[in-house]
Amino acid sequence: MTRSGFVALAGRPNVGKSTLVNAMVGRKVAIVSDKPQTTRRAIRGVVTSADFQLVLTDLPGVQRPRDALTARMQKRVETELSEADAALFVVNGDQGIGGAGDRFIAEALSQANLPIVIAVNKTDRMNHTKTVKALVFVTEQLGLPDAEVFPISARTGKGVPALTEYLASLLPEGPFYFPPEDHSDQPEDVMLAELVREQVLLRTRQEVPHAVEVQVEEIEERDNLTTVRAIMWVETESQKGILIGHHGKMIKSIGTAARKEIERELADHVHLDLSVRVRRSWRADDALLDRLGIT
Ligand SMILES: Nc1nc2c(ncn2[C@@H]2O[C@H](COP(=O)(O)OP(=O)(O)OP(=O)(O)O)[C@@H](O)[C@H]2O)c(=O)[nH]1
Repeated sequence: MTRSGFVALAGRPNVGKSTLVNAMVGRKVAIVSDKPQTTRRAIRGVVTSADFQLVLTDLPGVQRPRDALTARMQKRVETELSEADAALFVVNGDQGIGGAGDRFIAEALSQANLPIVIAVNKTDRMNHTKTVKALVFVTEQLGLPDAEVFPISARTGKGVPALTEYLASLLPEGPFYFPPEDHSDQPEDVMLAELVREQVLLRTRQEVPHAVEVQVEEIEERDNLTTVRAIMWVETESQKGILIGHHGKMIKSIGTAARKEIERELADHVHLDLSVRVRRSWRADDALLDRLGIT
């Protein structure tokens, strides 16, 4: 009999959730960057072995609603938790655990009535004493006394198989939800848009990364060439200027790098037609959020 089910990932921005999903799935499904709050959508990774299938929901950072975007994120968190079989709370062992952000999440999880597993991540940056201290703190101070705690490094993979096995043991018996060859349930246009956004995040700073949303308008396949038309939405003319860059250098660099990633994803030659458009305050614009598929 196989086991299958859903595990909701929670954790402050930047603790390494996306990296962990990639490590568990064994390939790149969620985009990774060093900018907080990369993940706006609940991206799923699917880990399939001979006897279990574990569907990971990479939750956006749990936070108090501030605008239409974060309010949607918060609602998504509650929905995902209510549909999950277990929750995986990732904390950054390398930096102080137990701040307001961690406590807010711990509180949300303690109300969810689910088995909770805590992964203390980034142990590759910690010595033995620091690791032990972090494990003791998490066990005793986070207000989740029944949670099972695992030290891991999402980056090196250390501790990840043991964590995966334990999570799998929490799943109910049942048939697989996805064909074993599937790794993600994201539609193709969203997947490709995220590959473009990843390149923007790697090249921009401060408010720009969070002001950019990418929309793939068209994917057209013809004669061994796939043409992808994408728009990078920003909120101000000056952000548009930054994304275009001096003599178009920035948009060229984003486009070249994103095209390579998209070619790898589609296993085809790709022409990427990339443009920048200004739409003031898209983050508060419900109609645009709907069109971008952020539910
Ligand atoms: N040293 C070390 N760095 C890590 C580890 N896991 C993640 N990182 C780094 O931490 C940063 C954030 O990782 P992400 O996976 O994007 O974090 P996240 O929690 O998904 O972030 P959001 O999606 O913004 O909430 C990246 O620079 C990663 O390379 C780890 O185990 N060790």
